[in-house]
Amino acid sequence: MTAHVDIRVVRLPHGADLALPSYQSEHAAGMDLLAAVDVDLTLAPGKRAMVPTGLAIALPAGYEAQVRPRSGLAAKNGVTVLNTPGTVDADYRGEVKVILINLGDEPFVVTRGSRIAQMVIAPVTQGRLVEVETLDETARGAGGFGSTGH
Ligand SMILES: O=c1ccn([C@H]2C[C@H](O)[C@@H](COP(=O)(O)OP(=O)(O)OP(=O)(O)O)O2)c(=O)[nH]1
Ligand SMILES: [Mg+2]
Repeated sequence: MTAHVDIRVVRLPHGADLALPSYQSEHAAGMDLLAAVDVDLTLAPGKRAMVPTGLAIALPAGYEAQVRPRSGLAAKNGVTVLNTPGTVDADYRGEVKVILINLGDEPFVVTRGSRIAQMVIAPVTQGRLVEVETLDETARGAGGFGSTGH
């Protein structure tokens, strides 16, 4: 069973005519974000851009939104989200933006309304740091970074 949570959303003036993001299948984890660019944005190979979505959201406390790449754009065009997963905090009220980067060989054109990334809503647990003098011992200890072999 897929859980649902209400998220207040404002469509900003430059995105007023665009559809709201939506899930493309019944149990999809991410809703696709649309590019609210006024004119076509061409990303040359190796270049990045902060792409507007035309949306501001208010997540309920205890949730985050993750901005993730679309696998189709990555596989076909080498286009991904530079800071994936981007983190939208529950107390952020600015425009949701997508930092796209073109890691492909060809220029990539972002057109208005194209689906550039997906947004996954996830619960948040904040850690409380409890400072101590020493930590308990474990079999792994300080081993990491490949210490268990290939
Ligand atoms: O892909 C992203 C990542 C972040 N944000 C917005 C929402 C988030 O709440 C805010 C801050 O993001 P983050 O904490 O990752 O960036 P920062 O560089 O630490 O900025 P700040 O100092 O404002 O926290 O920017 C986006 O719109 N898209
Ligand atoms: Mg931050």
